[in-house]
Amino acid sequence: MSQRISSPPSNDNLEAITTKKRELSWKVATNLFMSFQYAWSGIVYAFMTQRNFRIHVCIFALAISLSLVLHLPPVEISVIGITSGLVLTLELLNTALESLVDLIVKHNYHQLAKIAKDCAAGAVLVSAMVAVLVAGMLILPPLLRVIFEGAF
Ligand SMILES: Nc1ncnc2c1ncn2[C@@H]1O[C@H](COP(=O)(O)OP(=O)(O)OP(=O)(O)O)[C@@H](O)[C@H]1O
Repeated sequence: MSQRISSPPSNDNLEAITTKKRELSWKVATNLFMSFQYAWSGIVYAFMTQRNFRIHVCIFALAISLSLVLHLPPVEISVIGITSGLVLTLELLNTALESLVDLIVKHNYHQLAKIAKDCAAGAVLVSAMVAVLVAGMLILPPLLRVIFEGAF
């Protein structure tokens, strides 16, 4: 199979791409408030369209609520927050990558599109397994104590 390799961008092109003005962007957030607005609309989009994101948000809320109710030490709550938050973050990146791939290949099948989407989904899966492991290790023992011994 022959490989076509494109030439590197000229210095002029590079400047246009990397300049702070970001000339290739259709719109650039001009202030912090607008940046938050766009970020929030991304989160809302993922929540409305991605079933997995909604499931992860519910599990995140449940894990943090249980940690607080069971009076886990702040460090343990933080660890649960970091690991579960990472799942949500990767789910958002997965959604972004899916959109980019769809934008580029549209309805066409492409092996590289498959690899990109499968690896991004794999990253979410790995982080979710780690989060479940960590939350299980930290939440289950005190939860079982409360259920079986009634000890808070
Ligand atoms: N253009 C494409 N070319 C090749 N394979 C594709 C293409 N689009 C999707 N696929 C395959 O279909 C699978 C499902 O696609 P989808 O866009 O739903 O991504 P996903 O990451 O599985 O979605 P979600 O995270 O929402 O479950 C991908 O993981 C990939 O294997």
